[in-house]
Amino acid sequence: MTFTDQLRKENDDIFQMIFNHPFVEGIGRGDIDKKAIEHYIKADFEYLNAFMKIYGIALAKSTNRTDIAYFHDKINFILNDEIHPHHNFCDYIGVGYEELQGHPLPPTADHYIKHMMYHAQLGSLGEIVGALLPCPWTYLEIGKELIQTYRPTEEHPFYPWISFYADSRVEKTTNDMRNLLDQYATHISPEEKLRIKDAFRKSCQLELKFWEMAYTLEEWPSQEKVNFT
Ligand SMILES: Cc1ncc(C[n+]2csc(CCO)c2C)c(N)n1
Repeated sequence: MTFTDQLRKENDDIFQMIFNHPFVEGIGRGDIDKKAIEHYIKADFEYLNAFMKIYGIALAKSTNRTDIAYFHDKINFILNDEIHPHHNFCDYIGVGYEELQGHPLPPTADHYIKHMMYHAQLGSLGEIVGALLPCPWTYLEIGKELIQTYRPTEEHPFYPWISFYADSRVEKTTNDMRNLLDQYATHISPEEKLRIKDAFRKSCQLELKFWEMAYTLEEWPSQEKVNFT
């Protein structure tokens, strides 16, 4: 069993919770509360900006041209391709993409970005990749699960979203990242492996919480919004 096979197996509980989350099931059924989609896009636009910056840090820590080219290519993919699923959601709710950009991050998205940034700034290349890998991996499996369960056709409102993530390009991103990490893990200490496992699991948990954040319209507490009595 490879190192990333082991990571996937140890985190199957969280993967299953993601597949069963009501927001994710709503994508499959083709009905999600419009406010929840709006909340998701606002946070995800900023999440993708942070993700590109972390790819940039990973690029800076790369030791060969194959890895440099990989991270360069992935920044391009987010800039030019990841906007398509966002547009699908924006069209569904009838709101312009520009209106959903530049908003402050709710607590979970803020936590997720800072978690990745922590490993990017203080960790090894392996730790960064461990923190980044659940992002393409959970979305790839969500896409595949939704295709299998709901068999969406082109009339499905989220057909572009689902087919984008079930596609071979996201599969390739996931597999390339897995190969990089598996290769890396052949020559590291048990302590570093534990740090990578911790980064990976927390990112899986934060992926789950990101769906929950959108579904519950999570906000920071403030005097006006919270009544504890
Ligand atoms: C919270 C959150 N997690 C994952 C993705 C999906 N995603 C973001 S970047 C990327 C490609 C990696 O190169 C993928 C698959 C998302 N949009 N939002």
